[in-house]
Amino acid sequence: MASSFTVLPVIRNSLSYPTMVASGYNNKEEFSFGNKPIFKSQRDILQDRLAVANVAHTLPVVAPPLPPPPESSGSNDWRHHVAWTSIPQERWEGELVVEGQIPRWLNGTYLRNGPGQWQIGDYKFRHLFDGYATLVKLQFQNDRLIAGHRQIESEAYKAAKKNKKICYREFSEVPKPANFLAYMGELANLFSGASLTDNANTGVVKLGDGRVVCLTETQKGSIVIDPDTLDTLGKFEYTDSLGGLIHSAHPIVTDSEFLTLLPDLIKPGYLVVRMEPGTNERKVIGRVDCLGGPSPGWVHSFPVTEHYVIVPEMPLRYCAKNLLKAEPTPLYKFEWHPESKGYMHVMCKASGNIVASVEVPVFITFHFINAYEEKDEDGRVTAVIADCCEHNANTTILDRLRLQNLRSFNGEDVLPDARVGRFIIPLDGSAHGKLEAALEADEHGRGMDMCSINPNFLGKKYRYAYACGAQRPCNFPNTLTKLDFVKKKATNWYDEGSVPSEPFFVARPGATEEDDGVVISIISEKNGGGYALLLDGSTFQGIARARLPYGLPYGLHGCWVPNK
Ligand SMILES: CC(=O)/C=C/C=C(C)/C=C/C1=C(C)CCCC1(C)C
Ligand SMILES: CC(/C=C/C=O)=C\C=C\C=O
Ligand SMILES: [Fe+2]
Repeated sequence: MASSFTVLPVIRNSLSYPTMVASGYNNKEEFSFGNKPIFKSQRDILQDRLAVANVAHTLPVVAPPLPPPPESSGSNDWRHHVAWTSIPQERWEGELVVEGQIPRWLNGTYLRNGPGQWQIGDYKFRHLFDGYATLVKLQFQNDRLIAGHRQIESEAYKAAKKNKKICYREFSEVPKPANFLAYMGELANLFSGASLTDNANTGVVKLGDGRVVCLTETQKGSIVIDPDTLDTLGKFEYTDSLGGLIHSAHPIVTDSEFLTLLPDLIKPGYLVVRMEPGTNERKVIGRVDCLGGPSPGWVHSFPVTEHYVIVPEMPLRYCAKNLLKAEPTPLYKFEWHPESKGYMHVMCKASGNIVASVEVPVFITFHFINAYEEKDEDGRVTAVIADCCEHNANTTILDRLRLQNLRSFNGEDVLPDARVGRFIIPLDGSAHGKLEAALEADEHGRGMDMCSINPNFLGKKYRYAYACGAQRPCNFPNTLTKLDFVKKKATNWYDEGSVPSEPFFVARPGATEEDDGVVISIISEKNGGGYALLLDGSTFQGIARARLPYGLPYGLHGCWVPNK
């Protein structure tokens, strides 16, 4: 099926660096936006900006020239795409020149977290997920845009910098014990959790009480940050006695609650827990016992409906043996057990009762998109629908995310196919559920991951999602894609050679249409540059973009912190 690709034209004489704003260039610049060229002098821009009252930051911090990537070893300098190259400095902040128009209602900060530093001294990480966390901000305020990035000061990052080597167990790497005694100590530390990383590099969430927390899959990697300065404020300590060492990297967070899953590796199952705003105490809603084995399936994320928490039991399962291994195994800390089958469990949020546990076709997903309750004419819930970015039950996607693979794109089409997997979970006591594609995967180039929805539609019947798809050939999702589940169509945005990060939807306050809002993404370009991009949530056309001083490494997940 044909897909429509919107290619943003190359910016001519682009307003490149924030420093230009400070020095007040007054030459006429022509720059194009969408299909229309726009003319504006930089002095005009500067004056517009300075006229705005209540400005948080006056002068931008000067950005350094683009340094060589730290991973390069001399000769063939710029071989890696900037998306897979470590951040060149620990922090930067400055004002960006905006082309186009930021909607006046967009007042707040977009925060994005991700693994941005893959080298410490001579030590080089091998997997995307290992990198030390780089937090990025885009502060939108009265037409102006202040950007910045900063490393999260986790214990793991601080220790690595001090000792010039990794000191904690990361996603795929384990510190090398000096001798046998150290190895035995290391094993004990693994069981107590002392040796696990707190490198909070996966996501960032705003709790109902206003605290902003960066997260990863280890519970100790929950770190409170200041959304303005990006300062690391300290550990988010869970004050309950639930124990366990790991949790889902993607809690469901709303103004009224924080829901997450705690996998139980000893007695295979999951605790479904809830935390109220203003507290650090999680309370158990209920427990799901696994139907397959030998251990729980990996739960990177999970969905909810208005009344239910959906617990996925994926046949890619945690593996205690692999946890103990020093060298990365093909599936890292996991093992593929198709014979153990895949299941979806539905738990009532109010009672903790399990209302359905069904076997489903085997699947691989990192990210659930949304879920909702399907009702009959009498309003009775007959089924739960749960959508995810599904990798056609093919585990090779984990290997594709090795840095060597990401960095060595040679034009070959090596990204494994993915689709929007739609689970249909009957609530009538049936033993089986279904898994099908919600739309033809060719609509989005058979690439699919890194999704967001209008948060007002969380757990409700919804029509639109935003995600990254593929324009092939590629080795990583390289389009921004709007999915329409009613028309079963995708609209794709593509900029040749660029790697866009997760399209993040922000709803317009007061909007009545589901797609009335903007989509924010940060683009890493093939020439080492990068820019922040705003697309209209409805038309999916560009409405504003702002060049960053240098391209940023790929980031994972973000959140929106509205201005008070
Ligand atoms: C970045 C991302 O998406 C995932 C990060 C996952 C991490 C850091 C997982 C870490 C783990 C350990 C350090 C040991 C226990 C298992 C596991 C949760 C995979
Ligand atoms: C980058 C990614 C998962 C990130 C987890 O937080 C998945 C990419 C999949 C590509 O198709
Ligand atoms: Fe994720």
